[in-house]
Amino acid sequence: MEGEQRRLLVRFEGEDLGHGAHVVLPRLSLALHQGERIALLGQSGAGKSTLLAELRRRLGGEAAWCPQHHGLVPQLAVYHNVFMGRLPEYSALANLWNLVRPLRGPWREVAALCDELGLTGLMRRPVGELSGGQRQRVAIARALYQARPLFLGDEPVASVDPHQALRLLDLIDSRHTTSVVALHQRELALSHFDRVWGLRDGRLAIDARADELSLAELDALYPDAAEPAGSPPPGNDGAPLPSPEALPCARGRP
Ligand SMILES: Nc1ncnc2c1ncn2[C@@H]1O[C@H](COP(=O)(O)OP(=O)(O)OP(=O)(O)O)[C@@H](O)[C@H]1O
Repeated sequence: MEGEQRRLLVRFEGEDLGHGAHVVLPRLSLALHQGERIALLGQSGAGKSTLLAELRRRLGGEAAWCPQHHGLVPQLAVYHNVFMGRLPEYSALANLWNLVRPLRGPWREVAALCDELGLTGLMRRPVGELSGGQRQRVAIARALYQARPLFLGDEPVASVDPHQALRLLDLIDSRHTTSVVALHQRELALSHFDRVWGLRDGRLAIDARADELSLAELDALYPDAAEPAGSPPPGNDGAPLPSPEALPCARGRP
């Protein structure tokens, strides 16, 4: 995709992002193009959710959304939680009817999704009775059920093991042309995505192609991560971590 003419989806040009008077990311500049798969990194409080919320606002109905705390209704069955992804597409009457007696077409579609996500046989189970990893997959199923060209995810693979995380990201990729996914698994950011946005100290410290980045550069986004005494230096080759100024902002942007 790099180097090709791609459709610009969103551009921030020196804009302040935050919550009311609280500016989290001052003078932010970045661009999202169609076809990009972006890993969004940064330590807790760096502003990942803030940025995703603004992307979501700008992309509107083009983007499927998988929120950080899943936003599921624990008393409702898996089927109903997934169906909620398309609630606005049906009439109030159909939605009410579906609550009592599931509609046949949506039931089949949700069942197929649940099979793909390893949730077979759980369609009637209240979400409150599921494990953390199962709930996470229900939240992903609901986002996939929205059937949008873009996927925005706030740590959608935080509660699953690395193997399953990869499988879920593959599934998300197979159904969306563009994605921005907040996550903390740095190895996954390098191996699975084609671009990394890294937030640190209120700025976009990294905006670079994944294949041009090292784990040490990503580690530098987490200055508060305590190194256990006697542990080896964190760089791949034992070299000291780069300062934020040395981080590769805007590297590899065509
Ligand atoms: N609704 C809100 N109102 C005011 N401030 C907020 C609100 N939501 C988040 N913040 C603040 O904005 C800053 C960035 O928060 P944000 O949730 O975007 O970080 P994050 O990188 O997603 O963190 P985490 O990895 O813990 O989810 C934090 O200082 C947070 O306290």
